[in-house]
Amino acid sequence: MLNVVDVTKSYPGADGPVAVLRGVSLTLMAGETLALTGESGSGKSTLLHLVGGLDTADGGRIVLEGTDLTPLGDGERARIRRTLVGVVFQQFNLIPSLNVAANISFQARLAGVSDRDWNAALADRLGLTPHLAKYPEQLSGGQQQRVAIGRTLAARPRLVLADEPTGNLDEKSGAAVLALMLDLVAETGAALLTVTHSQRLASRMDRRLLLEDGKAVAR
Ligand SMILES: Nc1ncnc2c1ncn2[C@@H]1O[C@H](COP(=O)(O)OP(=O)(O)OP(=O)(O)O)[C@@H](O)[C@H]1O
Repeated sequence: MLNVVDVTKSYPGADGPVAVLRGVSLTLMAGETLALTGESGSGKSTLLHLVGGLDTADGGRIVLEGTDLTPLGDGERARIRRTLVGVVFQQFNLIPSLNVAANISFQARLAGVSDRDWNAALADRLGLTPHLAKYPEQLSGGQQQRVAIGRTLAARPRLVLADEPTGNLDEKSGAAVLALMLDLVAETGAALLTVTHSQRLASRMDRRLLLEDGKAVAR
């Protein structure tokens, strides 16, 4: 469902462009889970942003469900992102003026696929039913992250991209949130590409890739 072929990306530096990705290739099958590890600054978030269509590669191809993202303009990439890809970041990025129920349904409504029963089932599975009328600031970090996961899965994305999804949580709630996310991703048949520093999280994925010297190496 995802094919990343020889992707390169540089950022401008004081002494000219700095190459962050120097020919990264990876594939992800439908329903497969993959952990992306690597030192700080190795380009993990950069790669996730390219796959999510939030930024453009300098070279190579990123093919998502048969569509090559690389030649597309911002509008087309945004449309694909809305309909195929869901993103869970370390910062929860909830909308402060919307309650939990409205935050959960927000992206699905944008994508035109909002389903009340599915939203309710997700809220239930994520332990959020008693909190649906609350606002993000009234929730704990773990609860906010569960809302962020619910919001992403409500739109039934084919690919979930997660960047340190439990990085802001303590070990115990992080593990619980992660277990829930993995269960729900598996149930929806979505593929998951997650950036993590945690070996424990990485060990729960089908495959692991290490970003090193601008390339992806299987682990
Ligand atoms: N918009 C940008 N402009 C310039 N340089 C950038 C930009 N975004 C990232 N970089 C640089 O590219 C490199 C890779 O950054 P990236 O955030 O992808 O790394 P990472 O592996 O996700 O790191 P971390 O684990 O610390 O989050 C870093 O050296 C960073 O400073």
